[in-house]
Amino acid sequence: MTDSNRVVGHESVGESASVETRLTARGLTHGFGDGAILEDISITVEPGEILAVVGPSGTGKTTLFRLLALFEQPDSGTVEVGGEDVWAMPDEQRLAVRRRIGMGFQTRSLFSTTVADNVAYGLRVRQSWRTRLRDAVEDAFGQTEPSPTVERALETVGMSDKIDRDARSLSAGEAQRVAIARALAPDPDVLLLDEPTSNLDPRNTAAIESAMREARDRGIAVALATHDMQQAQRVSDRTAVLLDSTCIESGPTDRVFETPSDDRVRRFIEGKLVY
Ligand SMILES: Nc1ncnc2c1ncn2[C@@H]1O[C@H](COP(=O)(O)OP(=O)(O)OP(=O)(O)O)[C@@H](O)[C@H]1O
Repeated sequence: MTDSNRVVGHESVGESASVETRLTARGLTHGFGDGAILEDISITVEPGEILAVVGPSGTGKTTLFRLLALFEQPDSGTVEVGGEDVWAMPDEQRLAVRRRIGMGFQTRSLFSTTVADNVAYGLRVRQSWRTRLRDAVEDAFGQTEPSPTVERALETVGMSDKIDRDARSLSAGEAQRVAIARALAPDPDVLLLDEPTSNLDPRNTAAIESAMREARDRGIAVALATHDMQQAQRVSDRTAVLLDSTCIESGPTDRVFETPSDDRVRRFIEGKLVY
């Protein structure tokens, strides 16, 4: 994959590091005191694919995604980027890797400013202090125009027409789309989306699914946590099923849905396994 076929190009992203895009979790075990929430999970998110992680509510999808996003260190097992254990890296190197991972999590997380500023935020924190200082001065004199990168990220989620809106005035679906644009703007290698369409209407859901496909088609490694089996079937290339604290099945989505090898997966797909 070349930079030219990415969703958005690197724009003054002076401090970012180039890393191999494959993200691997190997033997991850993690808990919060009362036993393990996740046990011995191994999954890989490849560049140019959408991996759906499905499972009932409370099965540990968010916990897994927080580990993949490097928010927390696993109790045991490794998270690897480019074959390297990120928790064995020096802090600075891990931060550089962390900046190549875009995230959209369930909680509403936009800042009280315009849509454009929200999307530009991820770019700003990756800029050198010189560029940030220049932008701050230009901002103070009202000289800034939205960058093409911000415009293109908003285009990807179908929100170009709301670029000047106050983020506080957006609907939940629109806010979620802006949050995804913010994650896409710095041109990440990996995009992690945790239940990005829960409680959204079909129109917003379709816009977000389309943005996921576009990110995948530009070579980004996309992982999606969802309890919506139809969504996993619609958008993902591979599916991993989490149940009883571990990954009980993974493989090409068509295969997992049509001929699951684990009977619990078959019953879960058919809606007969109720947790
Ligand atoms: N910080 C924490 N401290 C204690 N327990 C936690 C913490 N975070 C998550 N848990 C517990 O871990 C389990 C898995 O939670 P998690 O949010 O990862 O599941 P999930 O599959 O994402 O659920 P949902 O689909 O409802 O979002 C739950 O029982 C939850 O209560």
